[in-house]
Amino acid sequence: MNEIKIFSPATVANVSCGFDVLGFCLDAIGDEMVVRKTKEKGIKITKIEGYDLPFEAEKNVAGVSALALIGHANPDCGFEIEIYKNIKPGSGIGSSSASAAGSVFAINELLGKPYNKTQLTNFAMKGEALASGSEHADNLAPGIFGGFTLVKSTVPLEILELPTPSQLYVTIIHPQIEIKTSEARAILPKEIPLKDAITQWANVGSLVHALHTNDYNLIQRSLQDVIVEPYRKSLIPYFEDVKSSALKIGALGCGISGSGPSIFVLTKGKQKAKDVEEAIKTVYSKTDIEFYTFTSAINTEGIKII
Ligand SMILES: Nc1ncnc2c1ncn2[C@@H]1O[C@H](COP(=O)(O)OP(=O)(O)O)[C@@H](O)[C@H]1O
Ligand SMILES: N[C@@H](CCOP(=O)(O)O)C(=O)O
Repeated sequence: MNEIKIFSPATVANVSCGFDVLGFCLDAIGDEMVVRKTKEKGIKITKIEGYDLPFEAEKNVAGVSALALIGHANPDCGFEIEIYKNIKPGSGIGSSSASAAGSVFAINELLGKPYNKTQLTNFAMKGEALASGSEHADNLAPGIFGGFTLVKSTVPLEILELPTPSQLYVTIIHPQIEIKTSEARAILPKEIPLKDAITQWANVGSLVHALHTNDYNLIQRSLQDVIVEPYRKSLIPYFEDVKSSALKIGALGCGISGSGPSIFVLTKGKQKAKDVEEAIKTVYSKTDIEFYTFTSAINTEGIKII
């Protein structure tokens, strides 16, 4: 095989309580990429459609993660990459992660799959570091593995695949402002009060338990973030209004998707998700902020060949 086309899905990182460790994969939106072998060694980005992003491999996350992989594998060929970007950079649903994961997934397939999913995540973390200034894997892991994932540690990298309750749906609302992950990380405190840490790790533990036991009521009681959201919500206009309108209509939970500005809402059942989507639209409709919304199932497959 000399050429491959792949779909690399958008993802929601943090899931309220699990900053830098929890994430899940979306069905409704993702980037497409075409990667082909070249005689000339190295990585070339030959086409980018959708958004204005750097073509230099060292400045594009897809190139950086691909360079990390070939630096390890030392193949006797090079690769050219085409990126068809549907996920807006800086939107908070893992745009950089989709590119970073996509290139290494595709190259691994073209090389006959020498690496497993955890190793691919490790290469892709080099790309994520370029975008956000930190080697976090909470978008990469759900994109590569599918479903819900927990990054138990980054050094050494250990990823746990969590179950996805079948009636879980997500609605995303994206106010059209850009928040750079690096900037949203820079405003976070370096130390946190013990009482907040206790609340947060209890929520992470109970959310993981709830996913394993299909306990929607416990999911609802676990989707709470007392550490990061209080700092970041001020970056997102009308965040509290969106959250309260989603919760009023019976959502399981609502929080900042990744570093924002997208906001995610989890619901039990597709109809409830649609009802939530209508309700939260009314918040931004009353303002001059442009926005889009969509509702998605949880994607349990992750990145795939198309
Ligand atoms: N292939 C790429 N896809 C998306 N963003 C990229 C890519 N290559 C470099 N970047 C840069 O990464 C930043 C976006 O990443 P980030 O702030 O983490 O947002 P997101 O939440 O959308 O991943 C932008 O500065 C963008 O220019
Ligand atoms: N854990 C990271 C996740 C960033 O997600 P993104 O989709 O905004 O890139 C963080 O919260 O900083």
